[in-house]
Amino acid sequence: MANPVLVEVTRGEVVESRHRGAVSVFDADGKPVWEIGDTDRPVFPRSAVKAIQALPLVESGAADAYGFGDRELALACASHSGEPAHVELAIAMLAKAGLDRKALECGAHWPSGHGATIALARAGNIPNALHNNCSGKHSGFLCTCVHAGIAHAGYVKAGHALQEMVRDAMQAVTGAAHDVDHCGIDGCSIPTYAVPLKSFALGFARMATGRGFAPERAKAAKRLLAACMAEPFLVAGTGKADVALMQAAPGRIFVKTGAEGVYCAALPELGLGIALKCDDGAGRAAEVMIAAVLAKLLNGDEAVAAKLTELAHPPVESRVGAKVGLLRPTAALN
Ligand SMILES: NC(=O)C[C@H](N)C(=O)O
Repeated sequence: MANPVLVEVTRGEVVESRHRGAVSVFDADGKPVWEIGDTDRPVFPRSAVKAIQALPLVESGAADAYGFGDRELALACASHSGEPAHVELAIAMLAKAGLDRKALECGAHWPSGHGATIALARAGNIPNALHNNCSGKHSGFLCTCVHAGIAHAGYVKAGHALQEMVRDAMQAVTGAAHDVDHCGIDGCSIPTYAVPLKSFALGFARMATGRGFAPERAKAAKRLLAACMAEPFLVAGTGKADVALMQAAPGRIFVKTGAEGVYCAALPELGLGIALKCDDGAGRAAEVMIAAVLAKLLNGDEAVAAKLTELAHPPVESRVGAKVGLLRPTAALN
């Protein structure tokens, strides 16, 4: 059955476009709290699970050995916009392990931040692997390898010891088998596994509460989410939705976007994890969906809910900046 329409895009009084999707909210005991659409359908989480993929960095002792605090841990969980602060921090992380950008196997792309792209082009430069939105995650991977005494070459491959550590963490946290039949390759060359959407909601409820984890893992998970909430700019960048969403209630909302319309989130105070996917892969609609879901779950706090509701209704603008329509959640998200 088709998932319901969750977001409409209007122009004037007319609905111009519609986005379907599925949403799953779980508590850490495995109880579904709110389910919309087919949440059993396997979904590639892409970058939305970087905080889980960063567990080995903390659990191996690498983060402590290299003196990483909130800033470095936030960058390890980031899809950053390639601004100078992101690039410089990735350089510093790699240097701690005695490496430089030549060790990165994520490939290069122009920064997703317009300002950063323009500055780079104006200076006559082209992007390198440090500008890749995933360079912080890859720097964390490399630091884990060096600290654990694992040869880092080929660390992006599914059979490499580092990716086995990452896959073990993903399986344990989500409770879903990550097998070869459901494996794809992400844009940054590492494996990504399509598993039921609801397993990510459960996984992030566990990440936020530590429930069901050994004490060391519970500590690492909370530390990573706290780092992201403390340093939202380093998780994303100028003008990015993740920054606005986390700043709507500092220290209370963890969110992470993934390519192709995915979001994962956690609300530690409520012990809830959230995962959603916009069927057509549209990030603009996924941002509305997550803002609407968070507004509903946090409706006990009027000021926070109002900010989130505003983020759930972004304008459609003309080329002179006039508001000519908007994106809005449908009644299915009420
Ligand atoms: N935001 C993302 O999901 C990016 C993805 N990891 C990529 O490399 O393309």
